[in-house]
Amino acid sequence: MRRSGECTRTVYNSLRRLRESVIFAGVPLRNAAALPTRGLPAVDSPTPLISMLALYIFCVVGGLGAIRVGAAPREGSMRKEAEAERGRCRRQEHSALRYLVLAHNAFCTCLSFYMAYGLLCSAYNLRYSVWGNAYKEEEKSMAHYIYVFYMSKMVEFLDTIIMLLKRNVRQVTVLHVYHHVSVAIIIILPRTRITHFLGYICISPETYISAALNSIVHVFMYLYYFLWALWTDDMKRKQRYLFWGKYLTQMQMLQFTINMVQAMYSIIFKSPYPQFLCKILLGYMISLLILFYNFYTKKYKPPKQHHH
Ligand SMILES: CC(C)(COP(=O)(O)OP(=O)(O)OC[C@H]1O[C@@H](n2cnc3c(N)ncnc32)[C@H](O)[C@@H]1OP(=O)(O)O)[C@@H](O)C(=O)NCCC(=O)NCCSC(=O)CC(=O)O
Repeated sequence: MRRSGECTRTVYNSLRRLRESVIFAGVPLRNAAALPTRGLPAVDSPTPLISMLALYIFCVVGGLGAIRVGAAPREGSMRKEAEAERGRCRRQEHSALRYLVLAHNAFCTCLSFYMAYGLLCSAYNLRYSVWGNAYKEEEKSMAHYIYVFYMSKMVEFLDTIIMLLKRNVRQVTVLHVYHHVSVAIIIILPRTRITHFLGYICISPETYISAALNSIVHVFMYLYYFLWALWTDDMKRKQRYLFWGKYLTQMQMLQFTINMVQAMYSIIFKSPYPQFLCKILLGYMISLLILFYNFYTKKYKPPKQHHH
């Protein structure tokens, strides 16, 4: 008993020493208590984020299971009846769901614009350059937008719920679920109490650029989804005006590449940003690039002609 107590104390003390010895991005830790995101909901405690993630995963697994059970083949007349019933339900659901999809996409387009504009304006006012910035005490407005950005990732969980309600199982891919879960974790990680304790604190100078980039991409992405839902039965219009879906995917890949270069820059030039977070970011961006490249080649490359 005594030994384990001593061991805990030793670990605790070395963590404290580590904590006291580090200064990241120019913010001495004694100032951490005064950081702008301190005390905000879902920042000081990891419980809300973990609960949301658990609820999200529960909905995804449950939703996929329910669709599978609903699609199970039945016999003879039972099957015909079930199919007719399903058809009726689908038509009724269709219009209500369409309004939800339109509202969600319109909201996310506006929110993304608000964040992109706010982040870029704050960066301009603070005279932050693209990277390698030191934290400035007066970055309150920037912290506000980063916080909104983090909360917006929870709103984006609705994307998957929409896919499930539409029974679009083809869209609920590993890429999609992995992206939604991991992004929420990666964005909050440098800002939670856990990382505060170790000395990793709210450091917006290094985050704002990827948040702004992502918000810009999302303005177009949600606009695309919005228009798609608006013209849901008009194939001609979709083909004529939404041909740029392909460029949107390219834009997403460019975004991940820029983030990857930023992480490499931070590692090579030993930026004051916590090195282990840079390494996580680098690996993460590589994984997203691979998954999106795979998605891109499957979706846009024409199938190979077979010559006999
Ligand atoms: C062009 C893309 C934006 C989307 O490609 P998709 O193949 O998913 O979509 P699609 O061309 O079939 O789009 C039309 C279908 O999406 C449905 N749809 C409408 N609104 C939606 C919403 N908010 N979320 C998810 N799906 C939605 C429509 O009803 C329609 O279904 P129907 O066909 O039934 O009418 C692509 O670049 C992409 O992101 N692919 C990855 C898949 C993904 O999960 N993306 C979103 C998160 S990734 C992300 O956000 C990356 C980032 O950070 O930048």
